[in-house]
Amino acid sequence: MVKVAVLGAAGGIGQPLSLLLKGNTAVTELALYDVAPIVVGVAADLSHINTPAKVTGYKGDDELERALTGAHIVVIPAGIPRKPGMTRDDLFKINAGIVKTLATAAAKYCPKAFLAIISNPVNSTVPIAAEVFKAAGVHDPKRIFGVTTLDITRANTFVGELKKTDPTATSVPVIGGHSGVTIIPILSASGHTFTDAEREALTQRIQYGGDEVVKAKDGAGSATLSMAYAGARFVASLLDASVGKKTGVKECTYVQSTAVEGLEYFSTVVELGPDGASKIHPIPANLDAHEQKLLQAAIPELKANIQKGVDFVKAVSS
Ligand SMILES: NC(=O)c1ccc[n+]([C@@H]2O[C@H](COP(=O)([O-])OP(=O)(O)OC[C@H]3O[C@@H](n4cnc5c(N)ncnc54)[C@H](O)[C@@H]3O)[C@@H](O)[C@H]2O)c1
Ligand SMILES: O=C(O)C[C@H](O)C(=O)O
Repeated sequence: MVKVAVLGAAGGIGQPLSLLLKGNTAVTELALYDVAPIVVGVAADLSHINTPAKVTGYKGDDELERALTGAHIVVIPAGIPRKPGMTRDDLFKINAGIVKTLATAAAKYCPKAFLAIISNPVNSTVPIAAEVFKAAGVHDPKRIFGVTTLDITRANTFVGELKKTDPTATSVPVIGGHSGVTIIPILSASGHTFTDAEREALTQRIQYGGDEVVKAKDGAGSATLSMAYAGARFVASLLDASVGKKTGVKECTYVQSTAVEGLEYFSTVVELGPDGASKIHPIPANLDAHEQKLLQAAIPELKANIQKGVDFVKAVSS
């Protein structure tokens, strides 16, 4: 049995992500959970698609245990999205508590599951989940992931557009975290060359791609469809490595890491295996001067974001 649970499945990301996961034939059970009762209808709707996954809907706290029990992967897109003028950190007040509650339940009902956290601010929500798992005595850093895949799909799209190459064959690693200056595209590893102006413009667009969508949606939310695509890609990679036993599966993802001294969490290329993160790659050795500067700018903000998440769990539990 390969059960994937989506927490926040009735939302803007949750619905299309669940649709894409229903199309993944490695999934045999898709458990859709939300506090919004419509999740039961979303599950009924998806259950008519003729793929192997059996879809079930769970609404509200009382049904969370059943949604999580036996899960192989728990994907978490629960939480509020940004409106124009907000930073991802502005979401902390509400989303920190949501992620803590859901991680507490996952630690209890499916402690061995892989956790793929989409809820923002990812830089802080991953440390929150990790602290919850530590407090419950079930922490395995190889199994907790912050989903930053959308930064990679954006980077590949924007570079492909500029260089007029196939975006599906473009591969730009994006390291660091998932907000503004903490997003560090490694354009020097893309196989293309750029003028200074191109490099500046691309970096800015990749770092603030989320804002582009928030502005265009004009108060009605942030990226949902592209995030669903990116989330489904990340889950597919986890399934390929853990269920399909494929080797060489790699994704950039925000995990507990020693890549940067003084930062407990960082995203670099991570090799995925049957037990989760099997090898965390270091920062690419040949960063150019521009990328070195981006890295230095990211460190203080990431450090503060991580500490904020850790402190939140400690304060609530003391
Ligand atoms: N990691 C990324 O790259 C990335 C990309 C886009 C959005 N996001 C983040 O994803 C989150 C969700 O965005 P969205 O557009 O889907 O928002 P949304 O408001 O459309 O959906 C959120 C869903 O979460 C549900 N929810 C709220 N509290 C819950 C709880 N305690 N348990 C279960 N479900 C709960 C809501 O009922 C709703 O259905 C936001 O925090 C957003 O910032 C992250
Ligand atoms: O920008 C946001 O708030 C949502 C998400 O993190 C994104 O990158 O699109």
